[in-house]
Amino acid sequence: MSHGAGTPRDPIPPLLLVGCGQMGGAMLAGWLAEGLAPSVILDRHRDTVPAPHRVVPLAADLPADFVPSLIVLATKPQKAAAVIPDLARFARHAPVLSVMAGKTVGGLADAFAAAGAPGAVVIRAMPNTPSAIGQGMTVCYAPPPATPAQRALCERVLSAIGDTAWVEAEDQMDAVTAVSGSGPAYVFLLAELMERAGIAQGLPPALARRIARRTVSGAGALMERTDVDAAELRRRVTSPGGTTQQALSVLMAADAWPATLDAAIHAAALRARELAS
Ligand SMILES: NC(=O)C1=CN([C@@H]2O[C@H](COP(=O)(O)OP(=O)(O)OC[C@H]3O[C@@H](n4cnc5c(N)ncnc54)[C@H](OP(=O)(O)O)[C@@H]3O)[C@@H](O)[C@H]2O)C=CC1
Ligand SMILES: O=C(O)[C@@H]1CCC=N1
Repeated sequence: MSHGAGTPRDPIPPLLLVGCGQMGGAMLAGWLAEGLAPSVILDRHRDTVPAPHRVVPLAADLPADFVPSLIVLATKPQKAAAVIPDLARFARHAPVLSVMAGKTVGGLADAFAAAGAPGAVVIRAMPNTPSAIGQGMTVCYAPPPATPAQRALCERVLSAIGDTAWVEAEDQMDAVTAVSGSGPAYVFLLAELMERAGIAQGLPPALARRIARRTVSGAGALMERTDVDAAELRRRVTSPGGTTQQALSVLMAADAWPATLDAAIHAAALRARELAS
């Protein structure tokens, strides 16, 4: 949805993307597919980007004449402090959209202030890697002094690569990180384990791999196209007295998936909190 920051057909405004690894690279792929205005990417490992975009390996090489609409900060949380001083001159004119796990708006604003950009506007977002194909899920948090126009700008940029949602309480970002930021890894693990179990049951490895992947992606696509609850979709597969019921009696035991997923997501959320400092 547009909030005055452009329509879906306008180019995505020029970005300074800082860090173009797994997540920054996924977002960049999504933005390139959707029409990105000439942008600059800072990453020491990325060799090329398609023209008219530019990539620089060192912050010292950032072009002095570049005026981004938005600075997307996508380094590891532990690497942010090192690069923020080089971004301060841009942050005096453009809001910073941090996708880093854990790092708080206040902490980042303080770091920019210490680097010479007092009043820098920091907005947080937690995307995930399906952003690369326009299927991302990004949750955002933008407290004052972020303006409605700056929120709309982030919405424009992030909705180009998937679904978006907003939270009003910053501590919810850690839970979001644990569910949807890390979540694709849980789903890929499921595919891995289904493949492995299929092989253990005697399937040829190539077939086990194919049916595991296709089952995960097909189930995801089916869920995407319906409002039916996941629990009901599960029940529709589960014939009374059949095979699925046998499997689910193992998986849904209180000490199996329900407890394991709770513990895993709790551990991830705790780690997000630790990464704040
Ligand atoms: N991976 C994911 O699925 C998700 C990640 N995130 C968040 O995204 C952020 C990035 O994660 P991810 O993409 O996995 O990390 P990566 O390490 O893959 O990417 C970060 C990239 O930035 C480069 N970089 C860092 N500092 C500089 C610098 N000063 N100059 C030039 N290049 C630099 C890194 O190089 P080098 O390694 O040499 O420092 C690396 O290539 C993290 O904060 C994470 O919390 C959020 C949601 C999902
Ligand atoms: O593992 C991490 O810390 C990052 C944040 C969410 C997904 N990857």
